[in-house]
Amino acid sequence: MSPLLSLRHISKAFPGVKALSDVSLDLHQGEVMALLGENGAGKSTLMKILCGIHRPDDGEILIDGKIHHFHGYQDALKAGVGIIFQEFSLIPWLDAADNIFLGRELKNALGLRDRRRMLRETEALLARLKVSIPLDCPIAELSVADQQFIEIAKALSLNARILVLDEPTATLTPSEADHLFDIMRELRSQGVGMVFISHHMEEIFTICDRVTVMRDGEKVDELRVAETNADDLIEKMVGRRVENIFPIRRCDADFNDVVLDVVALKLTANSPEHSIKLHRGEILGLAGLVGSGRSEFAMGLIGATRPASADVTLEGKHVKLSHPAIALEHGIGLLPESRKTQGLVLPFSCRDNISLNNLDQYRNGAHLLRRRSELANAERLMQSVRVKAPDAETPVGNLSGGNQQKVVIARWLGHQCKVLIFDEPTRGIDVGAKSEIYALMKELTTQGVSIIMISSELPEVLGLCDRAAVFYQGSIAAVLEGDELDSQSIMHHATGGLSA
Ligand SMILES: Nc1ncnc2c1ncn2[C@@H]1O[C@H](COP(=O)(O)OP(=O)(O)OP(=O)(O)O)[C@@H](O)[C@H]1O
Repeated sequence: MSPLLSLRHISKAFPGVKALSDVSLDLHQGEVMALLGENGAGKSTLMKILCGIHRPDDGEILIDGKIHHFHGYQDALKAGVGIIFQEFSLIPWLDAADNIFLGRELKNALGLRDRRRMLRETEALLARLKVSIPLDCPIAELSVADQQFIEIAKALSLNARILVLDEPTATLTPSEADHLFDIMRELRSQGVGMVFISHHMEEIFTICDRVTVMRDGEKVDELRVAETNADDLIEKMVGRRVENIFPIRRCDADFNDVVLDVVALKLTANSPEHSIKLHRGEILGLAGLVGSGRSEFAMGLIGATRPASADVTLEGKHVKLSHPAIALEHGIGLLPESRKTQGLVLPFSCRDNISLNNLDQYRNGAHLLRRRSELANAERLMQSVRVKAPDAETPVGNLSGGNQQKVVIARWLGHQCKVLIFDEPTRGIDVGAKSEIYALMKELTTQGVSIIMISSELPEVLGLCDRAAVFYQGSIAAVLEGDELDSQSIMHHATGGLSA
């Protein structure tokens, strides 16, 4: 019997980049195939070709043994291919049924929109996934996980038999991710074939049957998950063994030297007060579940949103951080969570994005920019986090997701800040690059920089932070250090004491 899907000898080049060279893979009914590779390895490009978003330069797509030529996304949908991106394609102000049937509303015998039938069908689709989601509210009011489940229901309503999930767990809490895996198991039992892209090794071992490893646009191996292990996969993926992803544990913090003292910061008049001290050379983790209020706290702290009240002291002096530019003048920088909407100007080059808020450093006596030194610095920083791009003049929008994130990190590494706030710095970043970013953060602390790191990844908080403030529903539930800083204690406080 022919496989559900065969990608045969697919190649694709973009200007200056060979994104895919002769990649083939098979996917069978009721199978979950992991697609693993470093940032820029070509995973998304391959999936965009499968979904008709890009045309291959060479190669064929076969579904049930039949060759298909996709001229656009709609062709792939018709052939039974659905893709769930990290950024959803749902309309926020419409409810689930209106989103699922957008552009193909069900009609009654009179040709009028049949809202009741659309609701019934939506209920049936969600029942197929074994999820219950309120149907009478705009989807913007639902959790990210529920929105993702609606995306999946939408794909199924279009009879998707091949489903691509591109880093679907990046913005989910651990229990939401477990729920997604249950849904994937259910779909697997119904014969749906799935391609799953993730940088989280443990997820591959939880949910996938086989794994295809890619490196530099080529397929390097294909293995049964039961017959491999994380270390081997990482080695195949990065081409070298990555023994310890975290730097050697050593505390660079001077706990007698408080750099930043935040007292009673209230985001709104009725919200809880946050007080936090940050010491010189310290990495303070802000742990907690997605949506626990950590980013809001950070945005309030640097003045990106105006807190109702705050008493902030920086190196012993009271400061009023009423705007991010003022925070920056004081040497406090924030690397935001959402690179595409908050962190980058996508049409600008890597060089522009890196020097964007640091241009004065490159002005000469006549206030003109010294382009050559700007470029040299951008190239050096890009190299330090191993950005994969043809050159520093490449528009950042052309880079893979993980490489875009690295450009944001490169910008802040080049800044002379006293305090750096990293919000989910390694989301979408491959394992090899993660360890390099951790090492760079640690190096900054040895130079006396103090770091606040918001992270939903427990190993990252445990492996890197000197202390961790755990957020629960908008409040700091505990500040953990020393022996108290372990995964059980973090989860205990992050779930309001519900987790054992
Ligand atoms: N539209 C485009 N224009 C130019 N180059 C592109 C474009 N899309 C992707 N590329 C390049 O193709 C290569 C493969 O990118 P792709 O997005 O497929 O990587 P990826 O494996 O999905 O990475 P990540 O893990 O970071 O998401 C990268 O070098 C990227 O810069």
